[in-house]
Amino acid sequence: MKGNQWGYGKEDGPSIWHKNFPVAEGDRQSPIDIIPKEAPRDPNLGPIVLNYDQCTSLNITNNGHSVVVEFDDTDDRSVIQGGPLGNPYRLKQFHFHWGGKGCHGSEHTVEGMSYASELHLVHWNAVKYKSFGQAAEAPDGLAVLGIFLDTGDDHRWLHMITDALYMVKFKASVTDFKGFNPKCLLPSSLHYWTYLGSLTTPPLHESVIWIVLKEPIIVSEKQLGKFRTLLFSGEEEDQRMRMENNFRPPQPLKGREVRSSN
Ligand SMILES: NS(=O)(=O)c1ccc(C(=O)N[C@@H](c2ccccc2)c2cnnn2CC(=O)NCCCS)cc1
Ligand SMILES: [Zn+2]
Repeated sequence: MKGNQWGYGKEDGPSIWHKNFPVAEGDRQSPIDIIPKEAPRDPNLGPIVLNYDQCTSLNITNNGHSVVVEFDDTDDRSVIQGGPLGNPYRLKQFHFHWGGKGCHGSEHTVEGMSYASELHLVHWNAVKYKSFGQAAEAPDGLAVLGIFLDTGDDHRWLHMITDALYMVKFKASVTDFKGFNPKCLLPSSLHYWTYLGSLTTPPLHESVIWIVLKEPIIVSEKQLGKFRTLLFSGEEEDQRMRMENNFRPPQPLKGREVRSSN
C-alpha cells in the first residue's frame, strides 16, 4: 500500500491499514459490535436534539471511498446537541457505507447482525476547536450519528440522493447539491447507543463520540443498488472498480462501556 492510499480491497483494505495508520490497533477503534443487554440504560443520558432546519447543503461528491454530501459549517446553523454531548457539534457532512449485491454493508453490528447499509452524519466541536481538522484529532472533537439502513419499501426521500449519483460516478467528481435537509433521513425514534470511538476510515483518529440510533430506516434494494453504480476509480483509470463493501468490520471493545438512552 503506497503512501497514504487506502481502500477496501485485499491489498489496501482494513486488515492492512495498521501499517500506515498504527492507531488502527488502538484502544478506542470503531466500528464495534453492539450487544444491547450489555449496554445499560443511563438515566443521565438525555435525548439528542437535532437542529437541521437552517442547514445548508452544498454539494455531493465521490471521494473514492464513499459518496459524501457536504454542508456549510461556517456557523452554528445546523447542530446536534444533548445526549452524551457537552456542547453543540456542527454538521459538516454525511456519507454512507454499504455492501455488495445480497451482502450487508453496515459498519456497526448488533449482536453480530449487520444491516444492509449505514449512514454517518459527521459533526465537529466548533465550541472548543477552530477547525474540523483540529477537532478530528481531539478526543471530544467529533460526534457521528450512525443510522442503519434496512431493506424493504422505497424510502420516500432517498431518491433525492440516488437520483444524483449518476453525476458523481467517478472518484473526485462533485456536483451541486443544495437545499437537502438530512432530517428526512431520520427514523421515527431517536433512541440510541453511545460510546467513545474513532473514525472508521484512515486516519482512524480516536476523536469520535458515537451515537448510533437503534431504529433503522427502510430503503429498497433498488435504491441501494444505485449506490453500487458508483466507482472507486477515477474517470481516467482503465480499471473500473465498483464502489461496494466500503465498510470496516467491528473492532475490539477493549473494555469500553456502551450506554443506552432511555
Ligand atoms: N466513517 S466515519 O464517519 O467514521 C468518518 C467521518 C469523517 C471522516 C473524515 O472526515 N475524513 C477526512 C479527514 C479530514 C481531516 C482530518 C481527519 C479526517 C479524510 C481524510 N482523508 N480523506 N478524508 C475524507 C473522508 O474520508 N471523508 C469522509 C468519507 C467517509 S468514507 C472519515 C470517516
Ligand atoms: Zn462513515
